[in-house]
Amino acid sequence: MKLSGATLSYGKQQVIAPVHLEINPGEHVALVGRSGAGKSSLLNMLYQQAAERAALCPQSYGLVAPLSVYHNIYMGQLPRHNALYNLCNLLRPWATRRAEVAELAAELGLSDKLFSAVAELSGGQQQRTAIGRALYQQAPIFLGDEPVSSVDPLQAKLLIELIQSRHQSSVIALHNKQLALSCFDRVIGLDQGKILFDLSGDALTAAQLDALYVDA
Ligand SMILES: Nc1ncnc2c1ncn2[C@@H]1O[C@H](COP(=O)(O)OP(=O)(O)OP(=O)(O)O)[C@@H](O)[C@H]1O
Repeated sequence: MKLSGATLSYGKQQVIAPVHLEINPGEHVALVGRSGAGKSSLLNMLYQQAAERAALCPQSYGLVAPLSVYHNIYMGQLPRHNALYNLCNLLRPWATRRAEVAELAAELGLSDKLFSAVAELSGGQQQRTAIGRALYQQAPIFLGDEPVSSVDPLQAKLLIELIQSRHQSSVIALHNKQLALSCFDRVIGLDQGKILFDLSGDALTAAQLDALYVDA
């Protein structure tokens, strides 16, 4: 994935300044910055550039609330099958698809909720369902917009490790500084639509991260 001088504006407001960024195969990247820094905007620009190879887990999960966890996770593979196959499977899950989704749900700690409606789940359970739908796409690249913001720190770490183990590359926006420092090869700091630093996880210090969150 590569952005060469791309920008993004809403009306007259430029929210992403010309950005030069390449995410290489094998890299797992954290995107950090204050609220409004441009993380979602940058992720969407990356997604537009690599939509056919990437699964996007958006900040507002986009789940279908009356449907079950099973159905929402299965939706990750809707584009792979024809309409009749999908309809039959959604009405009465095929054994293979059911086993695949059940295995994924188990890894996400959702086994006991597999056939519960998403509307009846906690915020963290809904978030894990959204991660499941993105994982089920089985794309090489995962783009996540604060995908672990609603779960506890230990679960967040395990989920990041699960996401990374199932994708060749990933870019994940997050506010958890400890996770950014401990779980990623590379950390990109954004401020007012500009890349302030782009460092390996080992080279980045907690002080550099903290500076991102201090008023100029
Ligand atoms: N649809 C939109 N129309 C107009 N301005 C927008 C729109 N979406 C985002 N913006 C503006 O673009 C800037 C960057 O927003 P963005 O959502 O990318 O930030 P963010 O770093 O993801 O924030 P957060 O951590 O709060 O999710 C903000 O100033 C925001 O107000």
